[in-house]
Amino acid sequence: MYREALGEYQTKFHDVKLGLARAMSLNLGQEVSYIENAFSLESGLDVAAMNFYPPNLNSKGTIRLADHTDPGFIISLVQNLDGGLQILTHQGKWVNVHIPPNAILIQVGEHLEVLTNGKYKSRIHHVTGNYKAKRITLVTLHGPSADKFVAPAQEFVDDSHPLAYRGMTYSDGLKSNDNHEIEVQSCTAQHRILLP
Ligand SMILES: O=C(O)CCC(=O)C(=O)O
Ligand SMILES: [Fe+2]
Repeated sequence: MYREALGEYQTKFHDVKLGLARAMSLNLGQEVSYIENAFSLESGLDVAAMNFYPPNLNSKGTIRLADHTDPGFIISLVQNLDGGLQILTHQGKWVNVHIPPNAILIQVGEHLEVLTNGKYKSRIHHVTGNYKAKRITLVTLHGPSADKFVAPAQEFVDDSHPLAYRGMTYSDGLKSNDNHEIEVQSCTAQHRILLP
């Protein structure tokens, strides 16, 4: 039952993933299949993880899942209970993420940040808070193919946008977390080239 539902979600999500890849490619001023090709999305590796947060009434402000970004092209999230997820803005402010019922949150993955030399950014996020009931989230990471080496593309590197990342494969991104999605820590931080 669960396997069937997850299978259907992944199948349907394929169209969402391609639609976003095409829209983002055009938004980057590239041809429509630019991201699909750069990531070999047709043979892309998708990983699913479930997070379970037991009810916890006495932990206001407690971090339930540590600060991190996730590897890959995009990451989807659905939840049974709204509240808890916070994203760090580029101004360094934590904002609460409100996901309306039946909506799917999409986040930018680290490999899209690397490919675009930081034009698209994967934002650091964490989970905090106290809930009266259990909170469950289903997270799916949609990656390039496992061994596709992703580095900043020439299109996004010039004098005013110097090379800012080393390249990495998708398996590097997953491995830097011991193949354990939930404890994933920022991987781009390890691949970032420190600029003078
Ligand atoms: O459970 C959440 O709201 C966030 C989970 C998450 O960021 C993750 O699994 O990577
Ligand atoms: Fe995450």
